[in-house]
Amino acid sequence: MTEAPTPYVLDADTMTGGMRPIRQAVLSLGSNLGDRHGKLQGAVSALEDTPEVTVVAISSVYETDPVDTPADSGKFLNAVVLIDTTLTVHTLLDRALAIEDAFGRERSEPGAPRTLDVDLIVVGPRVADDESLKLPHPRAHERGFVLVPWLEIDPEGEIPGRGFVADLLGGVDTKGVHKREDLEIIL
Ligand SMILES: Nc1ncnc2c1ncn2[C@@H]1O[C@H](COP(=O)(O)OP(=O)(O)OP(=O)(O)O)[C@@H](O)[C@H]1O
Ligand SMILES: Nc1nc2c(c(=O)[nH]1)N=C(CO)CN2
Repeated sequence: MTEAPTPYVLDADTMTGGMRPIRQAVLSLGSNLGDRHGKLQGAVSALEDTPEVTVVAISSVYETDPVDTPADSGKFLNAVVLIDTTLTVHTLLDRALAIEDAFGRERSEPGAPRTLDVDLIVVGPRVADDESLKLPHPRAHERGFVLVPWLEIDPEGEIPGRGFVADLLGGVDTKGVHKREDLEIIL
C-alpha cells in the first residue's frame, strides 16, 4: 500500500520558503481543582488562539475517578482534543506548559491537585524520549480517562507501538469514567 503524501505548509516564522509538515496531535486535558470546566474550556480556546494550531475535534467532558494520585484527590474533569499543527513537538510541549501556567497550575508534589494538566498523547507518528518529552505518552494506553474521550472523536485512533484505541480499551477499567451530558466545550 502506498502512503498518503505528507501535507506541508510555508514556514510562516521565517518566510524563507521552508516547509513544515502538518501533524495531527492528540492532547488530553484534565482538571481536579477550582472551576474545572472553565479551565478545560480556557485551554481549548488558548489552543485555537495559537496561530500554528487548528482544533479539529473536541470530545465530550468526562467526570473521572483519579488514578495514580493520592487517595484523597478530587474527581477530575477530562477531555481530549485533536489538533492539526505545524509546531515542532517541543514547541507544542512549550505551548501546552504555557497554557497550564496561564491557568495558574501550581507544581507542588507529584499527584497534587492541579488546576489544569495538558498532556501530549501522540503527535502523528513521532516518537520522543528525552528529559522533557516522551511520545507517545508512556501511560496513555492504560488510562480510561484518555482512551474513552479519544475513541469518541477518533474511532480509528492509534498509539504507535501500542495499538488501536478501540482495542486498548478492552483491557482498561473504565468504571470511573462518566460522560457529563450537562457540560460542553465549544470552539
Ligand atoms: N507527552 C508529554 N506530555 C506532557 N508533558 C510531558 C510529556 N512527556 C514528558 N512530559 C514532561 O512532564 C512534565 C509534567 O510532569 P507532571 O508532573 O505534570 O506530570 P503529570 O502530567 O502530572 O503526570 P503524567 O505524566 O502521569 O500524566 C512536563 O514538564 C513535561 O516536560
Ligand atoms: N482521572 C484522572 N486521573 C489522573 C489525571 C487525569 O487527568 N484524570 N491526570 C494525572 C496526571 O496527569 C493523574 N491522574
